[in-house]
Amino acid sequence: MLQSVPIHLFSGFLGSGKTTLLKKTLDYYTESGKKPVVIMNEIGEINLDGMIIGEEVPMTEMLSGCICCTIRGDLSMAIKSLYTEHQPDAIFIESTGIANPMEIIEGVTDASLIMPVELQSIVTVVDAPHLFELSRNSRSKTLALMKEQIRCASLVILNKADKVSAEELDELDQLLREWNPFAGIEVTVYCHMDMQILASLNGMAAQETLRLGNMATCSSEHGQTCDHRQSDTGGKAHNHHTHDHVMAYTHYFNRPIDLDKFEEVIRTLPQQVYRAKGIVQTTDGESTKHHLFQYAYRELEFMNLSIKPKVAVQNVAVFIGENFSKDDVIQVLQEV
Ligand SMILES: Nc1nc2c(ncn2[C@@H]2O[C@H](COP(=O)(O)OP(=O)(O)OP(=O)(O)O)[C@@H](O)[C@H]2O)c(=O)[nH]1
Repeated sequence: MLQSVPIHLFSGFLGSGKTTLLKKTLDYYTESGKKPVVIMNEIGEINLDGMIIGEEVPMTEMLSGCICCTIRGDLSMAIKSLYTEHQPDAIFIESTGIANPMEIIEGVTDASLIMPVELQSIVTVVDAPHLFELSRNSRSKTLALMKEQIRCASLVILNKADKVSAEELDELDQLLREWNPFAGIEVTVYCHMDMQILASLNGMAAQETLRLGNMATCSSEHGQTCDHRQSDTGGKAHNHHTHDHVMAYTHYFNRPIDLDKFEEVIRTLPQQVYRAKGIVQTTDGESTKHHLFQYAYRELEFMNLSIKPKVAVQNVAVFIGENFSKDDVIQVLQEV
């Protein structure tokens, strides 16, 4: 009998550590002689995270929309072409931070009707300090979405444990168990964990979690973030959350920038901009350098300063947040 190719879906709010987990997972799979393939989804128009994934791993990018709604119909096509072209051992999907995994399942299910692939796990990465902060404000839309992502998971990774106290971790652990009693919980720093756990998650557990998670979702306060509308893929009525309030702005710098100044001004961005990433250029007059940066909840990090972009992406940054003014961001960036 033909063996199904497992699909692992990585979920988790913006900046929680999905790409960090993906990178570690892909290294583990390739080092074990397995052939993974990746589907990466970004709401912005460029995929900067894709650049830190090795060229040897086949990857499909789904940009400028969220696979849980606007470009969901493309997901099963992306799975189909990766499957046919590469005969992978595993398929990893990294969703946008604002996606509700329940809604991606439909795309995966469509694919499993036409080829031997099977959803094996939904792994939700949680930013520990962010969840702790939000749990103090139960009316937050972001908290409601995080809760959805956690409820659907077959494994929850409580990440950024270095940023919270032991007491806070205990409280978060309790909260996660309350929201999802079926999932395993791994407490991590930079998603460091035994990767065998992921490979050993079995599809049945994921299905059960989904079935029960789904029931919990439909009868909960989830209605606050949902509207009921026609599915644009199947024409079936279903629960669909909206995230129209989340927006992305892509800024192209027209000259090399001053890194110190950049570090200074990025902290003055409007509060509503909670995530940014990009590749910025600096020059010393003779040579030009590229710097990949990540900004999540007021924390700025430069990664692999000597990185050479795989494709010609020049001096660009994507800013993600809720209902912010693009003009305010542009004005701040003029100073760098
Ligand atoms: N302090 C700390 N930082 C972390 C940890 N894990 C990841 N980060 C940093 O958090 C930032 C966001 O990590 P990513 O892996 O890009 O997060 P993501 O979920 O893929 O982000 P989006 O694609 O925007 O949704 C990066 O700067 C990471 O280096 C951790 O455990 N502790």
